[in-house]
Amino acid sequence: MKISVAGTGYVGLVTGVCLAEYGHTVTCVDIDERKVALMESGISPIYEPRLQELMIKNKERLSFTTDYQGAYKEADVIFIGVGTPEKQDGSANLTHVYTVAEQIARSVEKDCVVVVKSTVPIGTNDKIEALIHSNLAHDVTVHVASNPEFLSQGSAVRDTLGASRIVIGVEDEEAGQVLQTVYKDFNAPIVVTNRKSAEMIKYASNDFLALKISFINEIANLCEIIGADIEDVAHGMGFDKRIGDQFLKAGIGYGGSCFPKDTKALHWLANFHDYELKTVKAAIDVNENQKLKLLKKSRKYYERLTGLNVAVLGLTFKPGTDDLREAPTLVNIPLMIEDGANVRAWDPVGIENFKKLHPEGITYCSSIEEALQEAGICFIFTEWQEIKELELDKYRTLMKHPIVLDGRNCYQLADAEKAGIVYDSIGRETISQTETSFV
Ligand SMILES: NC(=O)C1=CN([C@@H]2O[C@H](COP(=O)(O)OP(=O)(O)OC[C@H]3O[C@@H](n4cnc5c(N)ncnc54)[C@H](O)[C@@H]3O)[C@@H](O)[C@H]2O)C=CC1
Ligand SMILES: O=C(O)[C@H]1O[C@H](OP(=O)(O)OP(=O)(O)OC[C@H]2O[C@@H](n3ccc(=O)[nH]c3=O)[C@H](O)[C@@H]2O)[C@H](O)[C@@H](O)[C@@H]1O
Repeated sequence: MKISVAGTGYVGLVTGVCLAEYGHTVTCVDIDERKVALMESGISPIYEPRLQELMIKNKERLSFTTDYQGAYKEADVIFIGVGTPEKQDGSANLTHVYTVAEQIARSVEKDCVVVVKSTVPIGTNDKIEALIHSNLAHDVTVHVASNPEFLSQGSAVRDTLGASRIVIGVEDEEAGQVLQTVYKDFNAPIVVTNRKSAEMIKYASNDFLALKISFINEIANLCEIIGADIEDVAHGMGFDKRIGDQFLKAGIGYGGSCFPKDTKALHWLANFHDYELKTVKAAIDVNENQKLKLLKKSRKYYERLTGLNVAVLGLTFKPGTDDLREAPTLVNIPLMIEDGANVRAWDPVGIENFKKLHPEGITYCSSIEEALQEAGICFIFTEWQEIKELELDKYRTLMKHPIVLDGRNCYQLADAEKAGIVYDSIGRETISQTETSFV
């Protein structure tokens, strides 16, 4: 099939490359000329395992362009995978999606199916359809289908090639059949429903996962107060298949490009319809507080961070990605700097992106050891494998005061105790050595 994909971000590019892997001819469209030039030369503009390898492997079936007219005019199927960021009031900004819809309407010269992969509020597919129909330049039939995406960053290719499910929201059988053909070689359960239900499946899935994280974070906070251990608690809970053992990892809150915005967008939409989604609101509120948990903990050891070398390990919102969107570090590091700290940061892939936001005022380090040098305290924000594999003795030998605040529970308490460090993590007992206050 001849497929075009609008947007070459995490969703658009991965979708395009994986569709090519399954034999489709795919044209990827973006407005960003720099990105298109990179992709044309075989380089992926984003870091995702296997993405570049598959781009090169399928280069005969893949092309990249900024010429949307050329890409859309004779396509059988056009995927929309552009961003739907958060507006100031929490609602979804649909500008890019509507722009693409108009561009499609002006360009298509044959019947086609427009597939909305971007996460859009319930009812948006109807609006996209109306917008396309009222702007069509040629006498053609355009169907609109919802096909939300469930991939996670860091495992985007694996999640797409081995999808947990493919959700198809359609209002007519024809569009449904076209999408079944597109996905015929994907080995995944297919859920066919109407467009609004498909749109809701996406928000309900993300918001449920966000709620699960906020729930376990609250239980972790209570564990700290009453002396229980969240790792054991989550382990014990996870055996119950009705609960499941995933997304019970307590930490400094969820970040990323989707949970924060998708919780707020659904809450906003419910409010708009005079309904308060209380559970989703609770997930949002708990997450806002949780983000600052390590900074609050640091007050146990130092009244102020003024003049102190502060090691920050991990900048991205999770391991396996160079994406910083809504990463807890974006809130925490500026507060540390405001407090007078000398921040020394390490991340295996996130430094270049962080530098774009904070070119000055932070010492970027090329190794964990360099970041720890003479530090009075260390904050762990991302559970990178390199951090998990670090010999704990290094905290004691390299830091001025070996105080480690771990927002991702990277280590066993017994190992921290053995290494002779102060180790304060989430939802667990604090390992204090004799010297615990350096005020
Ligand atoms: N990032 C993720 O892990 C997931 C994202 N989603 C949803 O997918 C959508 C896209 O997200 P990302 O891929 O993260 O976005 P992104 O921000 O990484 O990429 C969007 C791309 O669209 C391009 N673009 C903007 N206007 C355009 C136009 N008129 N024509 C062609 N390209 C245009 C931008 O230049 C950019 O390269 C969002 O709705 C998001 O909520 C859904 C599941 C997973
Ligand atoms: O709509 C989206 O964009 C995507 O959002 C998430 O994917 P992603 O944001 O890439 O990453 P996750 O692995 O879900 O992690 C999100 C955040 O939650 C945090 N998290 C995750 C799991 C957990 O147990 N605890 C926890 O704190 C992570 O550290 C991270 O900050 C969902 O997992 C995907 O299914 C969805 O498609």
